[in-house]
Amino acid sequence: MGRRESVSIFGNDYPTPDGTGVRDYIHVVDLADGHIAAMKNLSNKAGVHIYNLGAGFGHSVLDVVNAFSKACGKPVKYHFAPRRDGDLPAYWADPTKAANELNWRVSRSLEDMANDTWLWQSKNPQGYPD
Ligand SMILES: O=c1ccn([C@@H]2O[C@H](COP(=O)(O)OP(=O)(O)O[C@H]3O[C@H](CO)[C@H](O)[C@H](O)[C@H]3O)[C@@H](O)[C@H]2O)c(=O)[nH]1
Repeated sequence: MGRRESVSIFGNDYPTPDGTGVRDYIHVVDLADGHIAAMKNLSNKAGVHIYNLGAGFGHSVLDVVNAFSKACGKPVKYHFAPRRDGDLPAYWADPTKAANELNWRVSRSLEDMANDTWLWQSKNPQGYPD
């Protein structure tokens, strides 16, 4: 954070509400909880079981930039850059099976993700030491 002059947003002419790409973002603690729920549920079930862990809806790149601006208390500078080769306009997970079989669903918002990331980053500006 603070190392780049500006964030490149890859594409602002997608067929999405604000023109930027939409993705399903998940808080790392929700993701960890999903793994724990799977391990508890599957400990006595044979076979391979596959679950999507996601919110089931997306946020745009601008939503993410705005959430981080709010979290850090100042505007995150951005500029629009060309679309990245191979990027799709929008996609998100279908976590229905995880909800039905693991009784798991996300409970943390994009705002929580930005706040917690900013808190961690503020405490560890250079990341963890090797
Ligand atoms: O500097 C950046 C980085 C990302 N984005 C945008 O942010 C969104 C998320 O980008 P990511 O690269 O984090 O994730 P993607 O879902 O686009 O792609 C990732 O997940 C895919 C599968 O879901 C593939 O594995 C792919 O190789 C991997 O990069 C996209 O709209 C992307 O265009 C920007 O605008 N600027």
